Amino acid sequence: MRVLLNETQLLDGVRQLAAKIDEHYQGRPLTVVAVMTGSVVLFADLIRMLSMPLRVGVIQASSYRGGVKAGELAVDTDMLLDLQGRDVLLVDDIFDTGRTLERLTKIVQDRGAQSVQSAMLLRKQRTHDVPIRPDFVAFEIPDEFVVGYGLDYRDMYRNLPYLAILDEDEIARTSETHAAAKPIDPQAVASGNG
Ligand SMILES: O=P(O)(O)OC[C@H]1O[C@H](OP(=O)(O)OP(=O)(O)O)[C@H](O)[C@@H]1O
Ligand SMILES: Nc1nc2[nH]cnc2c(=O)[nH]1
Repeated sequence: MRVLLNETQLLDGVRQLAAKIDEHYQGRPLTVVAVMTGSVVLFADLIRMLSMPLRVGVIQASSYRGGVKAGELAVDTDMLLDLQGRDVLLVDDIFDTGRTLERLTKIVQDRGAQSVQSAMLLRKQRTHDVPIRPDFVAFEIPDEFVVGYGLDYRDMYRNLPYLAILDEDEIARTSETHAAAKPIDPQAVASGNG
C-alpha cells in the first residue's frame, strides 16, 4: 500500500474545499446530501467546517460492490429528505467514471431542488464517461484504485486515516480473505445442500 495523501494533507484539502463552498453560497441556507457509504468520513469533517445554516440528508449509491471496476449502479433514496425549492450540495468521496454523480444529480433535480452542485474530495485524472463535472474538488489524483478516508475495497479500509493506492498483490490477497458474498442458490437450499 502506498500512501498518496496523509492525514494532514487530507484535512488541509477539506478545509480548502469548505472555504470554496462557503464563498460560493455566501451564507445562504444549504441542504447537504452525503453519498453513502464512501463519503462518510469526508462528510463528517466537511460539514463541521461550513458556516451557513445546514440541513443534512443521505442517499446511498453503489456500483463497485466487491471490485475495482464499476458495475451496475444501485441507488437507495429511502433516507433522502425533502428537496423541493432547496439549494442542494451532493458530497461524495471520488469522481471516477462520473456515472454516480450524473445519476444522483438527475434524482435531486427531479425532486424539485432549486439548484444542485457537487463537492468531491477526489477527481481521477482520466477520461470521464459523462459530460457532468463536480463543482468543487479538493484533489486531482492519478488513475489508480485508492482506499482509506472512507473509500473501500470489498468493504475494507474505509477507516484508514490516510488515502492510499492499493497494489495489485493486495487486491489479490484481499480478494481471497474477503470473498464477495455469493448469491444463494434456491435449489441447493430446497434440497438441503445450501
Ligand atoms: O464516478 P464513479 O465511477 O461513478 O465512482 C464514484 C463512486 O464510487 C464509489 O462508490 P461505490 O460504488 O464504491 O460505493 P460505496 O460508496 O458504498 O463505496 C464512490 O463513493 C462514488 O460514489
Ligand atoms: N475505493 C474506491 N472506490 C472507487 N470508486 C470509484 N473509484 C474508486 C477508487 O479508486 N477507489
